[in-house]
Amino acid sequence: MKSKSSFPGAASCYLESTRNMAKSKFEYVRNFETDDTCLRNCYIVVRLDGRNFHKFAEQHQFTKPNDNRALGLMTKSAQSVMEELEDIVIAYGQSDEFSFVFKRTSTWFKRRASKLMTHVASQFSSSFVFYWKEFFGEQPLLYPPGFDGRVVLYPSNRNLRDYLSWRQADCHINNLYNTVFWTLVQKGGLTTVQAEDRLKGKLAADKNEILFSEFGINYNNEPVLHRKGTTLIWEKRDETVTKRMKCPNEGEKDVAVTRSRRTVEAYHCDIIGEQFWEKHPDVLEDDNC
Ligand SMILES: Nc1nc2c(ncn2[C@@H]2O[C@H](COP(=O)(O)OP(=O)(O)OP(=O)(O)O)[C@@H](O)[C@H]2O)c(=O)[nH]1
Ligand SMILES: [Mg+2]
Ligand SMILES: [Mg+2]
Repeated sequence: MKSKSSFPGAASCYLESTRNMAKSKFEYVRNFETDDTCLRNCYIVVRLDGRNFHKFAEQHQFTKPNDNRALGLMTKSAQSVMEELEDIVIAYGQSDEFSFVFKRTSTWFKRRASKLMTHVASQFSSSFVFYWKEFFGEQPLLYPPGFDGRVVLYPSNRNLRDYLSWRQADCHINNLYNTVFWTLVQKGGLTTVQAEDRLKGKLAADKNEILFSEFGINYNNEPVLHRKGTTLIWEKRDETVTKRMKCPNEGEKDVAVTRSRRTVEAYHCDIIGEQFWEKHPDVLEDDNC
């Protein structure tokens, strides 16, 4: 470092000291930060998952196998994430998880993985607590829930659709198992150990058969929310409001004004097949961007 005496005037002395203040000798620690910029042109997926929700569900008396209050709260929190953060084009959730897809051309937070993931996780967690009462009423939240997050990049529309299909297939597999398992316990009088034994090595067709022949339940008639999970996308909706306006020669008058508003809409439908994507062609960008 230069000594003060090497500077001729007071003005340059001041300049040097402010420069030193802005760049302290500690500045070098910045270079320890690693670059986590997400590769260009890829969809950025942030998946959150509830921490130890097995215990959280028990302690908050979630109904088995599906608790509509909990699923509603997860969806509301995911909607808040989409509304508050930029560039999320689609989100998919089931059980205690939600995946958020940033558009492939997003430049939000310079595509820094840690920034994107932590913003999603914190907005989701705070919303989960903030809206708790709306879904659970007077039942208290016993402790602060947490969510882990990860970032995965998908370079093509096919890869991204396969990712979402994988999560929805997981929803189906788990829900079919859980539906039979809890039916055997709740309606069949089996213990949880007996129900587990009964289902060991059973295929999907066997599980459907148990439900149908022993309990008269057609799995396909089970709630679509539980079988398919929740998909959130942006949609344009026309909204008509009445406005009081001043009209020449007529004085004040009520006038209907229609404007187009973007809102987050929830679907509980198949996203593995073509139909959903053909119906919503704007969700994905072209593969040759
Ligand atoms: N009863 C009930 N339990 C649920 C519901 N949704 C999620 N869960 C519970 O949450 C768990 C989620 O599974 P995981 O995410 O694999 O496990 P976890 O206990 O959260 O553990 P980590 O994610 O590894 O921290 C399920 O196994 C259920 O025990 C629900 O609607 N009803
Ligand atoms: Mg979990
Ligand atoms: Mg999970």
